Amino acid sequence: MRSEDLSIAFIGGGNMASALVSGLAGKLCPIGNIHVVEVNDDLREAWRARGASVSAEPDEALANCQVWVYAVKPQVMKAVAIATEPFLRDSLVISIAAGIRAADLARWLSATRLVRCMPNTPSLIGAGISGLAALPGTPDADRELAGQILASVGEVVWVQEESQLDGVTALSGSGPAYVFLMIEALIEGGLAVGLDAAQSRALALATMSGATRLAAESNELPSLLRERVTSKGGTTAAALAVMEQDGFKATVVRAMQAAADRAHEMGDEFGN
Ligand SMILES: NC(=O)C1=CN([C@@H]2O[C@H](COP(=O)(O)OP(=O)(O)OC[C@H]3O[C@@H](n4cnc5c(N)ncnc54)[C@H](OP(=O)(O)O)[C@@H]3O)[C@@H](O)[C@H]2O)C=CC1
Ligand SMILES: O=C(O)[C@@H]1CCC=N1
Repeated sequence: MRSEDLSIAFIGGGNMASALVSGLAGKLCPIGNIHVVEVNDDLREAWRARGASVSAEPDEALANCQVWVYAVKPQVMKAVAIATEPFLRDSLVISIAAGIRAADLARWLSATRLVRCMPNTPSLIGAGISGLAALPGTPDADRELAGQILASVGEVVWVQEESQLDGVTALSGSGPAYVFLMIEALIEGGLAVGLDAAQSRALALATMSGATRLAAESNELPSLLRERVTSKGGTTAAALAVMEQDGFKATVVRAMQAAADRAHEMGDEFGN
C-alpha cells in the first residue's frame, strides 16, 4: 500500500496516541490521513492544529480508515468499543490498552482482525519498544501492518502467548516510570552529597544513558559490568551494600510482579 493511501484512526487522542503519531506521521502516512476521536475539546483543537482530522464522537469518518488504534484507558474500553462498533466495516483493529484482552475487544466489536500491543512513552522520540500479539486468525498482512506502525516509533517484539503482554506491560510499558524514578533518586542523591541541581541532572542523565549503552553494546552480562565498577573496599561496594540491605533489586522484582498482576486484574475487571 502506498503511504498516501493509508489512513489511521486513533480512538482516544491522549499521551500515547500523540507519541505514536509523532513517529508514524510523515513516515507511514501523511498527518492529514490521521483521524482522531477525542472527547477533550483542547486536545481535539491541538490535533486539528497538527493537521489531523478530528471528531468528538465516533462517526462515518472512522469507517473510512483502514486501521483503528484504540488508545483510551482500559476502564472505558468496553463503552468506547460498543460506541464505535457500528462504524467498523473492514478496518484492522489495534489496541494499546493495558490488560484488555484481544478476545474481549474482538467480541465487543465483532472483529476478526485484531492486534494487541503494549508500547511505551519513549515512542515519542522514536526510542520506544512495543510488545505485540495478534488475535488468532488475523491475517499475516495485518500483523505486518501493525508491526510497521509500531516499528515507526521504535523496536517491536512479538510474544508467543498474549498473556505475556502483561509481563511486557510490567517491564517496558511501565518501565520508563521506574527509570525516571531512578533518575529522580540520582538527582536527589547528587544534591545530598553536595552537587548543585544542574550538575546532578547532567551527571545523572549521562550516567543512565552511558551505562545503558555500555550494557547494550557489550557482550558481557550486566552483573559483570557492575562488578567491574565495584573496587574491593571502595565507594561502589559501600553503596551497593546499602542497596542490598534495603532490598533494592527484590523491590524492583516485586514491583514488576505487582504491575503484571494489575494488568491481569484489569483484563478481568474491565473485560467483561
Ligand atoms: N501512558 C503510557 O505510558 C502507556 C499507556 N498505554 C495505554 O494507552 C492507553 C491510553 O493511555 P494514555 O494515552 O496514557 O491516556 P490518556 O488519558 O492520555 O489518553 C486517553 C484519551 O482518551 C480520551 N477519551 C476518554 N473517553 C473517550 C471516548 N469515549 N472517546 C474518545 N476519547 C476518549 C481521554 O479524555 P479524558 O482525559 O477527558 O477522559 C484522553 O484524552 C491506555 O489504555 C493505557 O493502558 C500503553 C502503553 C504505555
Ligand atoms: O500505567 C498504566 O496502566 C499504563 C500501562 C503501561 C504504562 N502506563
